[in-house]
Amino acid sequence: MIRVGFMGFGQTGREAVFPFFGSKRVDLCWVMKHSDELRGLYASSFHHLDYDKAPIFSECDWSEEFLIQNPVDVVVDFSNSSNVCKYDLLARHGIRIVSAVSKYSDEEVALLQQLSTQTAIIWSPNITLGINILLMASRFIQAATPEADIQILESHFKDKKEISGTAQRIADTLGVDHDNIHSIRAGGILGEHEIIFGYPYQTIRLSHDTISRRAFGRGALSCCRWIYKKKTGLFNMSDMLVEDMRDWLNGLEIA
Ligand SMILES: NC(=O)C1=CN([C@@H]2O[C@H](COP(=O)(O)OP(=O)(O)OC[C@H]3O[C@@H](n4cnc5c(N)ncnc54)[C@H](O)[C@@H]3O)[C@@H](O)[C@H]2O)C=CC1
Ligand SMILES: O=C(O)C1=N[C@H](C(=O)O)C[C@H](O)C1
Repeated sequence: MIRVGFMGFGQTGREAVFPFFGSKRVDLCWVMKHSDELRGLYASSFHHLDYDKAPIFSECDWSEEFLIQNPVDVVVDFSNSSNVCKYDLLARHGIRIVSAVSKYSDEEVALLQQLSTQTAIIWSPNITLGINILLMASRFIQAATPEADIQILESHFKDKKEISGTAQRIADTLGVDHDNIHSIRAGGILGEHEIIFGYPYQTIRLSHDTISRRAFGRGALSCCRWIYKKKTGLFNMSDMLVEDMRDWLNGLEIA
């Protein structure tokens, strides 16, 4: 079993833990929350499961001693970028890191790079499998039709302040100016992204909708299984998908 610790138990973390409870290969050992309001409860109790699993700790419990008493192989992070200050301790213990934090500053990315010489880190501003497959498909369309006008549309819940990290990653991957990102903030939209490829007489649209925050947990679970096998390095989900696809292609029987 791969032992996993989980940081960040806000609106996303609470839902993202759910797929971990059904896993046969991954054991969710604990959840770390910023405040101590839920300390002593179990993450499983938020999903009406009939067992107690993944005790909730608070940041005041965090220390090297805590990691020794509650050992894990991988830590998943759904908190915020400031939490990167904890990664040094994780790296020193060889604990792999799955970061779902949407946006890091340049300095924080440099820190991730530096720590990735000691442990393996996978960082994805959108950890759904769907959006990462969409990203690969968009590269194919761009390579086939480099003349396309590309616009990126992202819609999220009213309170999301920053521009979608996913949209920025799409723009950077396709070499598109960030001015071509258009943001909508309305009600409780969980996360919708669309890439529009415009041509003189036609349009291609690639879109992805998150219909449950559990989709983020499903992707994070796949990342845990993959990053556990790596020793060092900073990866993204394309690295994971390309490697998986290569294995799949190698396994195909050629008639
Ligand atoms: N990569 C992805 O696919 C996704 C990424 N996100 C990102 O995940 C993060 C969390 O999003 P939400 O849950 O919507 O926000 P939120 O504000 O509801 O939750 C964040 C939680 O992290 C906690 N937190 C803050 N600092 C912490 C620390 N040092 N240690 C432990 N917990 C800490 C906060 O108290 C809060 O409960 C954001 O960066 C968001 O952009 C959200 C959805 C998907
Ligand atoms: O804050 C969120 O919720 C989300 N953030 C990510 C982003 O900024 O791209 C990913 C997802 O769409 C949800």
